[in-house]
Amino acid sequence: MRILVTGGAGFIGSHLVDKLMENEKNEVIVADNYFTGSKDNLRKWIGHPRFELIRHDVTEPLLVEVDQIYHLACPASPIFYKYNPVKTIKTNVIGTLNMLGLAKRVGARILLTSTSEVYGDPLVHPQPETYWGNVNPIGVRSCYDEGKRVAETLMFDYHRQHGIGTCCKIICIIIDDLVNYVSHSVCFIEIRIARIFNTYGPRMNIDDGRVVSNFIAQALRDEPLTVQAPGTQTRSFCYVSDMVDGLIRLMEGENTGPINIGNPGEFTMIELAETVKELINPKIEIKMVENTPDDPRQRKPDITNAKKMLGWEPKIKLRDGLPLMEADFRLRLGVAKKL
Ligand SMILES: O=c1ccn([C@@H]2O[C@H](COP(=O)(O)OP(=O)(O)O[C@H]3OC[C@@H](O)[C@H](O)[C@H]3O)[C@@H](O)[C@H]2O)c(=O)[nH]1
Repeated sequence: MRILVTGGAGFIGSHLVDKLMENEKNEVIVADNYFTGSKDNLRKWIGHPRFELIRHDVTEPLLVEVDQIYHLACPASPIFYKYNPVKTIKTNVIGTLNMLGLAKRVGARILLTSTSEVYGDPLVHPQPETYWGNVNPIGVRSCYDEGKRVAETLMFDYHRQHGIGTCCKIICIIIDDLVNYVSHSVCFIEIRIARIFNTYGPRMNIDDGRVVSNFIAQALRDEPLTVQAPGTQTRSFCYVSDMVDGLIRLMEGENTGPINIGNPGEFTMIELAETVKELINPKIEIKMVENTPDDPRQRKPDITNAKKMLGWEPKIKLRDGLPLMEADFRLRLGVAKKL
């Protein structure tokens, strides 16, 4: 199987590559523009005969012969995706169009990593995939959440337009046989959509800006933990190995999705700060700071479909995942564990 992973130098992408490379039948191509990803995350694969790394921005077309595309490319941390919002929306819209064009041309199955942000500031809790969301279309987060919503729309429009079931398939096969003009692959686009919730784990950028990495880095640097007001907003945190397992199950299974992949354990930001303080540095202070606009007040995945359709359930609890990330951050920051 030849597999393209866009955004494969990012922290989720590189863990996904590790898992895919475990299968000796897989050849993996990573395309990344290194805006938030890093070659370092993939250093153990560079030079491997079944691995290839390309510096490529998905807003430009790419032509490679592959069987599957994991389309992850897009900055995911609010500080990074808000840094250049026009580029973020281009990545989501033009980048997804380019990858769908590639999938169509070569007959590859394509998986989009969408986001829990499509639910916006949800009025339904927990969020099932059937919930259409409550999103501000003109806010500072819109480049990401509306961008991903358009990306989902594009996935389904390509799927419907180029793979509308048996009738279309039969016509395509007939045309194929009789005229030998329309290639078989042109007719079918197999899509998969994962809505991923806040994910954490080793290799996350130390200055990524997302809350788990911020708190761990602050705790290790003896700096106050910055809880953004009011601190009662909730999130559900998924450990990266669970996320990768869910993505691969979705790609290999029969369901298009969208399917929520996230850990349903729900925490307020104050609870998260208290847990980090207790586990990593009991001496530090917890400081309330100003928040940014449109911050969702609650978020928790309904994972009924992930359980039923993918047989997937997260295994790593937050209290077990945080120390694994702490160990990785200690190594990278050069902070020794106090005895
Ligand atoms: O230092 C900080 C950083 C963040 N926060 C708070 O922590 C919460 C989570 O914020 P994060 O920056 O980790 O990211 P969010 O959960 O808002 O968004 C994420 O969710 C889903 C993914 O698809 C994306 O990776 C990302 O957009 C927010 O309420 C934020 O206000 C803090 O309290 N302190």
